[in-house]
Amino acid sequence: MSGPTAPETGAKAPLAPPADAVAPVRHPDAPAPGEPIGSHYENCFGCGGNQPHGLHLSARADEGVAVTAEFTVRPEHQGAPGLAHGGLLASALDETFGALSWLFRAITVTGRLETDYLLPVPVGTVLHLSARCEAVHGRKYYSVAEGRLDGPDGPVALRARALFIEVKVDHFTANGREEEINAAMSDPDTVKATRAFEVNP
Ligand SMILES: CCCCC/C=C\C/C=C\C/C=C\C/C=C\CCCC(=O)SCCNC(=O)CCNC(=O)[C@H](O)C(C)(C)COP(=O)(O)OP(=O)(O)OC[C@H]1O[C@@H](n2cnc3c(N)ncnc32)[C@H](O)[C@@H]1OP(=O)(O)O
Repeated sequence: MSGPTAPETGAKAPLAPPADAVAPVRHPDAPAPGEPIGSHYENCFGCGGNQPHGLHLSARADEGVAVTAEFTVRPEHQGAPGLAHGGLLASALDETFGALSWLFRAITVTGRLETDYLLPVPVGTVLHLSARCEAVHGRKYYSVAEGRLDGPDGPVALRARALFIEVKVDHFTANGREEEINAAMSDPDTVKATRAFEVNP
């Protein structure tokens, strides 16, 4: 039996965009700055309204290729007594990065996510998140994010970098469990969200 294999680190780490990466382009149909970005899927742990223990994270478009988001840390999100679980905070960052998809209008999934935890995040905190796409290289989208306590200008508790990879809708239909796929495809909101991405020029 073999143990885990570590990802590359240091100078070889693929979270820095390659030299020939280009600046991301805000899609003409992207939500206006300040406009809410609705949930892409009602059962999503990050943003869905149908997940009692989910994050219920709500995101808004920002200027450029950027978003802001908030979520309230609840008792069911604890790792240590009274403090948010680290993996759950990574989920909140992941979801915030995912919301950038609506700005460049490509369906993207997390390829790699790196998080620095600078401050503990107590239960009851409203975490203020922001993410910005910095560069694109083919199907690869390179972005940065942070999470602040107490307000959009509060102390920085989290910093993150991510590489998201563009996929087609088939990524979900080919890999997801049939039960949920069929339910999602019969939900008009999901179909509408999916179509918005499929007409991406
Ligand atoms: C039917 C219902 C539909 C429902 C959907 C509805 C609407 C959709 C709408 C909106 C979506 C919006 C938001 C989603 C929001 C939030 C959710 C948060 C996001 C997530 O929570 S999402 C779940 C976690 N996520 C995964 O579940 C991914 C698992 N994974 C894979 O599925 C594959 O792994 C994949 C597809 C990533 C790549 O596979 P692939 O075969 O397509 O492509 P390939 O491997 O060739 O990679 C292409 C280039 O990326 C480089 N690359 C790849 N991976 C890398 C890594 N880790 N590090 C460094 N570089 C990497 C390669 O090196 C190559 O680079 P180069 O082009 O330079 O050679």
